[in-house]
Amino acid sequence: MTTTTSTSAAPAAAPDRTPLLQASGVIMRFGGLTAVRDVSLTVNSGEIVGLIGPNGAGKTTFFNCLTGLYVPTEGSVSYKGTVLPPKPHLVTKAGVARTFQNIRLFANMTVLENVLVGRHTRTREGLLSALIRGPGYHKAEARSRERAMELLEFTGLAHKAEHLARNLPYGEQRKLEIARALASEPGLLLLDEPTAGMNPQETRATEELVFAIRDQGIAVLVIEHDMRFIFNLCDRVAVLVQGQKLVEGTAEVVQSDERVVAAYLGEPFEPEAEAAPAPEAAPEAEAGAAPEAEAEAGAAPEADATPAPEAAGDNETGTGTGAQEQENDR
Ligand SMILES: Nc1ncnc2c1ncn2[C@@H]1O[C@H](COP(=O)(O)OP(=O)(O)OP(=O)(O)O)[C@@H](O)[C@H]1O
Repeated sequence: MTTTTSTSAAPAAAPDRTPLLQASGVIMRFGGLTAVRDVSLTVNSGEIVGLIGPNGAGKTTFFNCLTGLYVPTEGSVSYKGTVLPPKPHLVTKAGVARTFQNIRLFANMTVLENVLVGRHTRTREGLLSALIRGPGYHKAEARSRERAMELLEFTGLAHKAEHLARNLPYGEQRKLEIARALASEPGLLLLDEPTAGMNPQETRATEELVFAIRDQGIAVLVIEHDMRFIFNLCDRVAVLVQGQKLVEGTAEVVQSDERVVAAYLGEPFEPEAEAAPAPEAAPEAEAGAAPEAEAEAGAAPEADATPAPEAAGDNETGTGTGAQEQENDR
């Protein structure tokens, strides 16, 4: 009798790790400057992945390539196995939403209205229905409002639903950007410096919020300069230096990599050390900047003509990012 020695005892249930976003060999050149050099990165379902690197390393440019604001000079970006179209609103519709380093809210709209804008790609009611305002329109609008309020509850902004976005303190504006991005019901959320300008309490709250987002089944890719935030939060971290991916791995791997320490961290990261103090007073809403962006959004939502000229003239608002996403994210 032949006996089979089983060496394949069922492994412990592996966490769900199917690839969601796959960027392969992405290169982005601006004339003679190569901002992103052959970067490949995968974000799997259930993951929080960090993207770090010194100023000018190409992080935001890479995000812009992922989200259709820029058409990469070379390389491809796919989501759930399908190549993403180089149009921000179609990327959002496919399930990838983002926030911006420079907050881009509709400053003169209420908090609730800002989130409702984010529902845009998930509502089927067309222009005619909106004009006629028939039962389908009212039902869809009621559902959108309900969902928007859920998201405001989730992000802790429900009590500010009727406030103008411009009147929110800075930390809440960042939360509102996240709520608006979530309104497009993404499978992957890209956050560009979500704690910039926040005080330590706000940063900690944002950390909790990102964990809660992940727990809702949304994977997260986050750019951040706050190393404590990144290393607490991320399953994996990729380090960009001069447009190239230097290292990718767990927080431990990245923190102990001598090249990363030399090129970016400067000194070994001390998890117990006090976080660098954030500005005490969170800056107030930039009342001047946001309305301007809003006006631009209305006039030319996809005005980022230089790197992605095919996007120009497309007047659909990219949901989850707001119409302002179309301006160059610099
Ligand atoms: N639209 C553009 N045209 C020309 N150069 C650009 C453009 N966008 C970015 N760059 C350049 O590409 C390089 C990478 O910039 P990027 O903003 O992506 O870096 P980053 O890592 O996000 O920096 P930071 O941490 O300061 O936000 C920089 O040299 C920048 O000046």
